[in-house]
Amino acid sequence: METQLFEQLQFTENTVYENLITDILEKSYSIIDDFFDASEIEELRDSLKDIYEADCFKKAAIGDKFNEEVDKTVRGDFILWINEAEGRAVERRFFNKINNLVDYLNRTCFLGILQKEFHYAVYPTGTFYKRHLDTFQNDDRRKLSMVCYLNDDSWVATNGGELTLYLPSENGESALDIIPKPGRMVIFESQVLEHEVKPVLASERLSITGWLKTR
Ligand SMILES: O=C(O)CCC(=O)C(=O)O
Ligand SMILES: [Fe+2]
Repeated sequence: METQLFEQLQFTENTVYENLITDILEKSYSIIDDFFDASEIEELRDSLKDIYEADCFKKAAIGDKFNEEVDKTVRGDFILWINEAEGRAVERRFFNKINNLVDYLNRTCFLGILQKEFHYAVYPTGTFYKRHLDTFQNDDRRKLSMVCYLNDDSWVATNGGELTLYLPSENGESALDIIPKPGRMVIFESQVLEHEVKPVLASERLSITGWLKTR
């Protein structure tokens, strides 16, 4: 008996993912405020702080891994790459969710995501990341950029540190300021949208940033 292709895929529609895909197709970015629940965010924040306090982070560089250059006039954050295979339980749960999303994107959008890389990031007061595109010279593998904010509920807009996305518009471009609210996840097309992190005016801005990549 003949089976329809969509039956073979055993496909279950996921509304959150579908909204994300529609957003990306229409405007190259999507903001999801409850991708991770409050307890997951709290655990990730605790894990970040634990490792940060053990002094394992390093000053973020610009350029790819082979062409790194620390330039504090471009970015001032501290980062630590997360190893999926050796991660703590909380990080494995994080990657489970990410992998679930990647599976869905590969099935429905045929994006061909085969690799990913994620790091924790801490932006102390006074730091920023100047306007840039998340691609390196001769490397166009980064397709989607994802940032998930791990600040706690005491984060206020006056702390600064907005993620500003520069969106093409009829009369040139418009700037969209996104407050790094706890649990908020922003996804955007790495090769399309220029963006920056505005200076952090108070407190420490905590996040996980990553990229979904083709091979
Ligand atoms: O933390 C953010 O909001 C964005 C970070 C960023 O642009 C990057 O790490 O490339
Ligand atoms: Fe970026």
